[in-house]
Amino acid sequence: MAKQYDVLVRLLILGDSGVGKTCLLCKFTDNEFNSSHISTIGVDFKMRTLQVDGIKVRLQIWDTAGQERYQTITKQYYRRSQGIILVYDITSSSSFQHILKWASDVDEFAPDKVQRILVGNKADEEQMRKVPKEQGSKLAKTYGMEFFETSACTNCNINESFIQLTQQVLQAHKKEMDACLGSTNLYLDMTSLGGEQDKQDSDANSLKPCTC
Ligand SMILES: Nc1nc2c(ncn2[C@@H]2O[C@H](COP(=O)(O)OP(=O)(O)OP(=O)(O)O)[C@@H](O)[C@H]2O)c(=O)[nH]1
Repeated sequence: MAKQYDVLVRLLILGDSGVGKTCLLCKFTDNEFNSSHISTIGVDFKMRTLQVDGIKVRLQIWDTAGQERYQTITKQYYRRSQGIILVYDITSSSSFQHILKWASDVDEFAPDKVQRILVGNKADEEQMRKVPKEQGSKLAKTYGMEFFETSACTNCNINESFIQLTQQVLQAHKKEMDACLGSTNLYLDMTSLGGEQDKQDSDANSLKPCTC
């Protein structure tokens, strides 16, 4: 039977409450956008399998609650992530300022090898913009991160952001991957390299076209 995937990669989405983390994830996995804000309680995850650089990657993407009261729970998920998306809302200066705090939490709780990208979401709300694109770009440069402005509403740069982060993770774990993919038929579970494996799973989705 054909393998369902070659590697399993775990990503995490962080940022203030209301910046659009759940919407980014739902757009990426299900091509859906919800205009109402239903705050995530603790953490939740979705899966999507896609081909990146010739490798079939199963992404397990964890969506975290931005609300302060869940921070103790969400921080427990940093340790087993290979890639993190730091999200702010371009219409909210405070969500942008708080990126410094999210990034410092990542430094403290995530593995050294973790890959990060910075995302300024709600790019469709140009008339409400509070954070200039250059400011986002500058901050990303300071941290050595790739930067995207996205819109979960118009599907702008959603696939691009997730694929960029996945490519970075694959690159960072190239050695382990080459060793595993070259010699056996086993799946490479990168998430198990740093801890226990998850018991839950869900159906993979096929790659949907970007309409940006
Ligand atoms: N215009 C616009 N609105 C968006 C976009 N993404 C999310 N929203 C809206 O922003 C609100 C919050 O989105 P969520 O995805 O629930 O935010 P969250 O970051 O997951 O929030 P918490 O779960 O509380 O941490 C909702 O009303 C969404 O419809 C976007 O790209 N453009």
